[in-house]
Amino acid sequence: MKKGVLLVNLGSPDSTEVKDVKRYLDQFLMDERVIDVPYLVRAFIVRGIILRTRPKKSAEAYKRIWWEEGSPLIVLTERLQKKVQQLVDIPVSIAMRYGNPSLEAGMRELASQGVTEILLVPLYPQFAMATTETILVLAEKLRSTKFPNIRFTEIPAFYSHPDYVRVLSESIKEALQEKDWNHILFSYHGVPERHIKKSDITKSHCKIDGQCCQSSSPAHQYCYRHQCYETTKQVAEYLGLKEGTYSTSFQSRLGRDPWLQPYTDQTIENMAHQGVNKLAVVTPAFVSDCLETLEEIGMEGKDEFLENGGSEFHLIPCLNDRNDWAQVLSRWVSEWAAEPESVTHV
Ligand SMILES: C=CC1=C(C)c2cc3[nH]c(cc4nc(cc5[nH]c(cc1n2)c(C)c5CCC(=O)O)C(CCC(=O)O)=C4C)c(C)c3C=C
Ligand SMILES: [Fe+2]
Ligand SMILES: [Fe+2]
Repeated sequence: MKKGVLLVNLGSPDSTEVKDVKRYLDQFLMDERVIDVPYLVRAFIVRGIILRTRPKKSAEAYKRIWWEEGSPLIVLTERLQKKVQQLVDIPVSIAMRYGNPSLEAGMRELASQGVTEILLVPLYPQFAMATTETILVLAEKLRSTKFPNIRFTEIPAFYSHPDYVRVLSESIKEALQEKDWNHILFSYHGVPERHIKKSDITKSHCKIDGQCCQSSSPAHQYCYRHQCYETTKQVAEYLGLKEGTYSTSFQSRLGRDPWLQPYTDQTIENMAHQGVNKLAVVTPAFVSDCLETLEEIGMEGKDEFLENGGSEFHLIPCLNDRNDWAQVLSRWVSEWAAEPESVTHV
């Protein structure tokens, strides 16, 4: 049995052309774990409403952050793969849940090297139905239909893993070393509140009332909200941040349903009005910089803050291909590779 690793990220359009952005958004938003309504309703919302105007707007946003080598998210995932590959002695490939390289292509690349046991690493620190779960479901579908000889082990959400908390905290410390700041905002990608309730395995824990996530519950294994607050709490402890100098918010909402609150855009504006004049923002739901960090926070969020009276705005980079992050991933991989027999979780 030969082992290999698949690092899986969200994905980006193939280019900033409107037609490529449209194809990518169609695949992304037609996922039943992203817009979780019945197929015909979803097709009406996505193809009848969102895709009529959004691709053009999103393509403009992508143009503002695109690199010569391509999408930052993909380039950064490739760089991370190369570093991890140098540190472990089993094959490491990457795949994207949407767009290219596809999950199928990533599995095929490993299978072509004789790999029969794959460590799936969804590159999301916090579990969500719209991210981790959709990767695991598609991977299993591909396995059962196209790669029946392959077995999977999945890396669980690492939102509170001490190695992850350490590298994230050190990255924040480094980014703010020479900077003047008086508040750190931990801005996580949002999800509709409904998603949190759907992922509640106890069916009764989650109240979205701000309190349920503080108490202990088996529901938290799959509670995105709890896991986000826990990441903030542990990083704040590691860095010794004083109460009141940091907070948590949720960005990138889409549509009219209630999403997790407080919303980042409103929080940034309120902070500027309330006299936080030097704001640092960290985005721990993303391990690679992407549209949502570079454009939504680094450009739009910054403009909003400065226009409303703020004086300094610092976007803290994601972990990207930091050496300490590549080392942590390669340690997790090596520990798994050394196990005599792996357990199939998927
Ligand atoms: C219903 C819509 C969406 C849910 C739910 C959602 C959850 C979610 N997304 C990420 C990570 C990323 N999302 C990115 C872009 C993006 N997200 C949505 C919608 C939902 N996301 C859209 C429509 C887009 C596309 C861009 C746009 O048109 O605004 C990205 C960036 C990709 C890139 O190419 O750079 C990431 C990363 C998480 C972590 C998450 C739930 C926890
Ligand atoms: Fe998203
Ligand atoms: Fe909760």
